[in-house]
Amino acid sequence: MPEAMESQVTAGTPLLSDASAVKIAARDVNVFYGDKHAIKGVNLDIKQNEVTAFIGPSGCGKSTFLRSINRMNDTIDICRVTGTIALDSGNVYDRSIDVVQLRARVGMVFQKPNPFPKSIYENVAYGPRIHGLCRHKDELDEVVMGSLERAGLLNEVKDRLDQPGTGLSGGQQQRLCIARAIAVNPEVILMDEPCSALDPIATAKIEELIDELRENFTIVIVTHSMQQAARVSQRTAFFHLGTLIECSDTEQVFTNPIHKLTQGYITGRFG
Ligand SMILES: Nc1ncnc2c1ncn2[C@@H]1O[C@H](COP(=O)(O)OP(=O)(O)OP(=O)(O)O)[C@@H](O)[C@H]1O
Repeated sequence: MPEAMESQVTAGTPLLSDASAVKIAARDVNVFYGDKHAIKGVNLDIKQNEVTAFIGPSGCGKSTFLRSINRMNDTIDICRVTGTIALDSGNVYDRSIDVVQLRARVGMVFQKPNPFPKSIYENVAYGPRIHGLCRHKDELDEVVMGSLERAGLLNEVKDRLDQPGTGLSGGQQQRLCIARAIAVNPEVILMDEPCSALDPIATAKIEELIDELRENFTIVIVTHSMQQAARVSQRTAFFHLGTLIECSDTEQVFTNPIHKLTQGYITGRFG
């Protein structure tokens, strides 16, 4: 892009024209940790049944923004969020929102696999049980098996469901955490660098799984790997110093970004 044009391009991103495809709509979202302004006036639409990747240099606010979607930031005393994040039509920051229910609708998978110190079966059964989703043991068994199957783990663990989840390999533990998230039938799954602790083979399995899961779920993934963002996502959002610089189709972000900061990041000039 010529220099003159470049300078006219300001940070920001067009919102989606087809409102029916929007699962999450963030408007003028700001996040503060005490005096630190970590997320600055973010407006972003996240499309239903797609994978949206958040990329950007370390400390730019990817995880902070991700965690604000299901109010995980509520657990940090000094953290304050302003603006609105609508999940379908309801603002997740509305006073009437039950945060436990919200986190059932918007599940989360973390950087480091974190199975409970319980059996493989109990790891997956926990959520449906506390949310009262199953009336009988048979029903619970079905949900547990179905979730393990959808997480691509059932074949590897079906003969040792009573063994500790922590005894599985790292990649299997992460798929167990995904099965645990799926078991409560969420609408959205947030993934915060889900492969950063995994080897390339385990990473490839999770990436394949993410691609399958988008048929039924809306997925948002934070990743440090631009190759991963390019492989798994349909849309990519680039953050810089707490600002959303641009969000568009992944192919466009990686081949023809609008903003020179995005260009600089994807070509490795900074970050
Ligand atoms: N609990 C916290 N208390 C105070 N400041 C925080 C806290 N968590 C994050 N921050 C600050 O907010 C900013 C954004 O951090 P965040 O972890 O969201 O960035 P990130 O893009 O996910 O970084 P990384 O890629 O390194 O994980 C950083 O300046 C960080 O130091």
